[in-house]
Amino acid sequence: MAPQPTGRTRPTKPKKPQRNNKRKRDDVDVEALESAVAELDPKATYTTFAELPLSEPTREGLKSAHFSTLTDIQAKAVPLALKGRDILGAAKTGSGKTLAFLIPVLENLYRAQCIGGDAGLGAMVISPTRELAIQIFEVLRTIGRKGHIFAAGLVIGGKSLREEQDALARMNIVVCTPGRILQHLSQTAAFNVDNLRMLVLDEADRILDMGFSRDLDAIIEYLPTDRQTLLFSATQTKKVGDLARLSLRDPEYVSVHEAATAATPATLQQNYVLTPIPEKLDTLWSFITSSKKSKILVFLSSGKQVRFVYEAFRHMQPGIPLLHLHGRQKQTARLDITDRFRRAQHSCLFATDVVARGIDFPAVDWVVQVDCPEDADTYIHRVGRTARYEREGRAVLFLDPSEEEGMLKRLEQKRVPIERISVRGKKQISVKKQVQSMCFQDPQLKYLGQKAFASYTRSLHVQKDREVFDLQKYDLEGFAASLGLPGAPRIKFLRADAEEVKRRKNAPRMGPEVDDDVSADGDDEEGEMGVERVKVDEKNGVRTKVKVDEKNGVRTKYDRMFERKNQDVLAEHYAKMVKTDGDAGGEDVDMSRLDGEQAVDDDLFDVKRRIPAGEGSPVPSLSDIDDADEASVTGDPATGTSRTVHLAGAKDPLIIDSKRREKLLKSKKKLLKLKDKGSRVVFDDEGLPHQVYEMQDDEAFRSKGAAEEQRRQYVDAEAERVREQDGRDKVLAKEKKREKREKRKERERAAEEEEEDGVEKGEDDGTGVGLLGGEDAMANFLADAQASGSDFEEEADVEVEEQPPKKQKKWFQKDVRRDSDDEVGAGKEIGTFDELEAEAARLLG
Ligand SMILES: Nc1ncnc2c1ncn2[C@@H]1O[C@H](COP(=O)(O)OP(=O)(O)OP(=O)(O)O)[C@@H](O)[C@H]1O
Repeated sequence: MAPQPTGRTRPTKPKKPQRNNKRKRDDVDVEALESAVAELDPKATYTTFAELPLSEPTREGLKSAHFSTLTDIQAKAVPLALKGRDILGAAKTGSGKTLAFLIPVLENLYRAQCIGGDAGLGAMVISPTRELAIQIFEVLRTIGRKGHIFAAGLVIGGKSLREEQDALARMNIVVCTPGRILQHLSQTAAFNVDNLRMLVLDEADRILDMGFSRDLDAIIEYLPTDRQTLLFSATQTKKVGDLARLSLRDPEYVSVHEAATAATPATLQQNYVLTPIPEKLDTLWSFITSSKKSKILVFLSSGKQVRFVYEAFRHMQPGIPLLHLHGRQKQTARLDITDRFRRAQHSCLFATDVVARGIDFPAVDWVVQVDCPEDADTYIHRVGRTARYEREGRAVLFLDPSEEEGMLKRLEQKRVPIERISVRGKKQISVKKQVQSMCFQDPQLKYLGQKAFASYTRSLHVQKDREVFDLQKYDLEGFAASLGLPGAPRIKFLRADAEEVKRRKNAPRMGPEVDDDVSADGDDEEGEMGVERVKVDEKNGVRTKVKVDEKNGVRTKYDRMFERKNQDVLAEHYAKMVKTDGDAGGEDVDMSRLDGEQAVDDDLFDVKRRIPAGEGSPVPSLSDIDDADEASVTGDPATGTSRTVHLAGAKDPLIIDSKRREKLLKSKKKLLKLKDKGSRVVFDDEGLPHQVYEMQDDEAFRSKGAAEEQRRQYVDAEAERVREQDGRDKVLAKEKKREKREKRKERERAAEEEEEDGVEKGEDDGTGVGLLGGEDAMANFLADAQASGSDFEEEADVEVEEQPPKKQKKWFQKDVRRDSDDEVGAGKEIGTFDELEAEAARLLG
């Protein structure tokens, strides 16, 4: 087939004959290739790329990237895909699935001469994450750089929509994420997918699952049904529903691990350590500090966990470069970090599942899963970041005792071989005290700790697999302490199970009866602990809400208010720390900065704090108060107790125990609210003041009606006034809430725009959209490819470089529990593969 005219003219004449020559050569190529592919036997065994009918540019590209031998999945899938078959490809992590679909993409489009702007989009490759899309695009550039002239692009967001729109109209191959491509399909008029020949889903099971299903279904609506579809994943399934959704035509299921004994690479050694969640950080720290000469990838369940652990460990300087990566970072930062980790020889990257799938970091020694993965598939993908393409690797999973049984069952079902080990006693270092002290001194860190606690707890709460994750069984209080927190932040869903909530709701209807049934911790604060009941005063029939507590009996709201003891801070151990610090250094600890931090934006928190005074504490001195002449202060700032300010004109003393109150005290306007409104007085003949009623004579009083009636009228009028004011307050509160919400949204919008701007201004590394081919674009592509080529080769060298096996640190020992019955192996520590092999050989006799 003749190449499609591109509609663009070259600026210089001499190049024209060359292009014509090339086209003629391509015509010949294409015909020969077509017949070779027609004759190809997809069931035959192929071992090298040379045996396959591939175009010259692809051959050259593969050669320049040092790919010569086919991996199993490539040997099985490429011939079928070249022949136009739909494929469901399943192969272990790191087994070369990317080339298994990219080679057919290049080849099938080449043979169809789907080149240039007029040909339209020929292939769409969808990846679940931006990082993976970028990686796929890089591989495409690598093998396509030697003579292919397709226009290929990356559409993953992070660039302005307009810029992507212009490029999309000319693309032949697009690598994209589902959300962004859908946006273009619905908004970019010039984006024509009518000629689409191939659709590829990498990590197909992920793209087909709940999170992406709606986007995917919408995308499919736009695409022609007459196309070839390739689905690949290490955890591929054959769900009939999915096949129907994608209109696969008689798909070939290509699995290279269905018959294998394990679903994970044979070169991967997998272990788990039982570590209750309060010990996790200790175990992780011990592990990292004893593996400083390694490349370690640590998985945590949320970005907040990642940030906290990174910040805490960074301060403690473990002696190995630390990096962190999560989805909330800016795209440029994410790219920079993945790139740094890629290049690092020794480094530890704390990450969320954003890099759990598909990412090909070279030479990772260890994958450590600090937080249990949500399912066995996630486990398989996470550990797959090591032991890639015939390399060795090790993976350690931290399991809370409550997770052990359930998770092991899940892993067994998926054929994941895993053995228990335990940390060697003398290697286990506790960092609890350091973390606590750091959190104490650094409010930012403490804040991160709170967020980490909440997000981790939430992640447990939302887990579907209750056999593995049972929230009730975790030591959350201990976990909070390990994060340096004074106590577990109160989290709404932890407060009570559904039953309790229901009971609480019904409680007022139960009348005056006092129920003993209260939750264990009657600590404080309405709502969360103890049960609210309505108490009816027998004399006047007034109903008051009271809280019932086992220890303290019936308490009113006001009782509770005055009983509160530093609920912000102080679990006992924290109080001790305050004391110790003070004693040692002779200085009070500055807690005042904590106040702002404590205004946790996460609605999960129910943390209301009181700040002990100290240097810079919120307890004001008289000089701090504008109205000093109208106020007197009692209480001792040095001891850190809250102080009381007696305002002239105010009925009740004002207890200063928070920054908010301190602020209030500095504002004259607000203070006015606290003062009594004043009352009208009348003066007698001698000029002495009296209340109005004192000056009324008996007769005048009686003329207004019976005393009781007057009292009732007065009470009614006041009640009405209060009701009206209450209504106004509610409206005001609603209004303020709305304003706050809008401001927050505004901020988020601004942040997003800023991010986009950053990329538009060229802060991006240039991978946002990259045109590879077409007429003029071809020159760009070649230049780009050459520029990136050197980098790639460096990386490729790293991949293939023969490295002397690193001596693995003996951070752990074989699990004593399992070995205790085994006389031969008892007590012997196995730290390296060599030792493991030697031990196995010895056992076998
Ligand atoms: N034929 C080959 N010869 C040599 N190396 C290869 C070959 N094919 C792939 N590789 C290398 O193997 C590594 C893993 O490949 P790839 O990322 O495609 O694996 P994958 O199966 O997609 O893994 P995952 O399931 O984790 O996504 C890469 O570094 C790649 O360069």
